[in-house]
Amino acid sequence: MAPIKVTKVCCIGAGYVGGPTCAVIALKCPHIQVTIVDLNQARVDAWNSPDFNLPIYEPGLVEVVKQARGRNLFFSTDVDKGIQEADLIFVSVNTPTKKSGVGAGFAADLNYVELATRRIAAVAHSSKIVVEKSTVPCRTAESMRTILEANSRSGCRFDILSNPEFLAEGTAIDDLFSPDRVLVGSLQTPEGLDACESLAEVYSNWVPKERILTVGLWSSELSKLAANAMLAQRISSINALSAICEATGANIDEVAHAIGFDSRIGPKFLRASVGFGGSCFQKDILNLVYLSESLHLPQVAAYWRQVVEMNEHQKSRFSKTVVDTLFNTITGKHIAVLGFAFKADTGDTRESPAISLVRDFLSERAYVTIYDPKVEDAQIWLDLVEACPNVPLVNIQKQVTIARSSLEACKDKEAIVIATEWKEFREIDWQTVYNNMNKPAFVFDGRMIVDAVALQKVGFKVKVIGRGDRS
Ligand SMILES: NC(=O)c1ccc[n+]([C@@H]2O[C@H](COP(=O)([O-])OP(=O)(O)OC[C@H]3O[C@@H](n4cnc5c(N)ncnc54)[C@H](O)[C@@H]3O)[C@@H](O)[C@H]2O)c1
Ligand SMILES: O=c1ccn([C@@H]2O[C@H](COP(=O)(O)OP(=O)(O)O[C@H]3O[C@H](CO)[C@@H](O)[C@H](O)[C@H]3O)[C@@H](O)[C@H]2O)c(=O)[nH]1
Repeated sequence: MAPIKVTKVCCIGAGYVGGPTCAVIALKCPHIQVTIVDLNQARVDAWNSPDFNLPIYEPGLVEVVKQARGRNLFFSTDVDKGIQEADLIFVSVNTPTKKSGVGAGFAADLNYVELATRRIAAVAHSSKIVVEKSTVPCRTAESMRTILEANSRSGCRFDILSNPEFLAEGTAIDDLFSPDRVLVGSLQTPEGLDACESLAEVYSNWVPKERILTVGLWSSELSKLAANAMLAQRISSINALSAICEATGANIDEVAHAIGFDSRIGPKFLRASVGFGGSCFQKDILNLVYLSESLHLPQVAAYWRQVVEMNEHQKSRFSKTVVDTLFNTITGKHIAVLGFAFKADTGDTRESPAISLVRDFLSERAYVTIYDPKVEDAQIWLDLVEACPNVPLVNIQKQVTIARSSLEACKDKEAIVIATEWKEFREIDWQTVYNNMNKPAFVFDGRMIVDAVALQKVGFKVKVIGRGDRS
């Protein structure tokens, strides 16, 4: 057997990963037909919308979809047809943390992966390369192979590859255009290596060969969890140091700069913050914790768990700073929260630290006004209802309002909390904001974006993460 030349790709899951990843494959490989399928009709309709009102906001994505959609890129809810026509299928469905049952709160919920796999087995009538794109625990590919082999028609063979995605939201298109690396894991059998070569050939249309790494299946699966755990560990490390800075007068920016100059450490991912968010870091570390516990490695599990615990501590430490500074009570006070997305340049709020902050402020009976340039109002309400399970939406809406600009959000408030590092927050007219606020006026910067000295000159009382009153 020789490696097959891929001509038709199907991607199951039109989300933050499946959508951008396969749109870029379509753009870079005009000779390949790419169909992205999803069960969610509204999502598929948005991908197909005539005015390109796509279901996710990602810089550069609309331009990619405009070039490829209708040419060799299609979005559909016809999952079975997508599967049947393809010779290579990406499984890019969600793998959230389990909410109930064995491993609840830690293990990945593999139900969506299993359902997608079973669907492939049920409807495929020709051989397929099935690619795990979702982030999954080590050895998930084995379960997929067992399901496919037990249910498939005779004459169909399935080769399973692991091809984890490393894009970050907000920079997804740049990351996909020039990835640090593409990782493909396969069984080290002749068939597995052939399948690996077929997928590597797709990427080689735009990714330099030396950046396409081929490894064993289990190493590939584990590398994804490991990469996220180590990235998040850097943030928890710098955030732990930010607490020491605040207590001593050291400045976390200067500390990060100094340590990042060591070429063994490097400067990236050392920005102290109110805490990391996003759909991946916490979920994937908890998944690693669960894997470690299942393998009877309790010390290893405890080590990684601490990265998440430090993140929780950072978020609650920041809320406490706000309460302490506002004279130990925020009851009845008015706070503007600037930013609700988990990072800039995305409308995604999954695990956003802003949600925890607003929840904490509401439990202290403060009034909160939120402004975010990209997050939809409906998403904010959904997130707050989920974060405050015992409070009906009508009551939340008595305490929370949503503003259309920073200026509007900050008017008549006692304090401003910066929760997301949107570029427009760096360009705020602080004098006008100050003139319209109640005094004393406070700014709490959870993203290190303001010029504290300039704001103090305007009249603000300023607290920046990682900088104490003595720095
Ligand atoms: N979001 C990121 O930045 C990112 C980056 C790298 C890896 N990942 C991983 O990629 C995977 C997908 O993440 P996401 O953020 O794109 O999730 P998402 O929730 O945005 O998208 C998943 C989509 O899959 C669809 N789906 C679920 N089951 C299906 C089925 N059986 N048939 C058809 N469609 C189905 C859902 O309707 C949903 O639209 C996860 O495992 C995640 O950990 C995410
Ligand atoms: O120095 C830093 C860097 C990031 N963050 C925060 O960390 C979170 C995650 O940021 P980032 O990693 O840039 O975005 P994600 O989209 O969550 O991407 C991560 O998670 C993806 C999903 O697995 C992986 O594919 C990416 O490689 C990995 O960076 C955000 O809240 C950031 O504000 C910091 O606080 N300080």
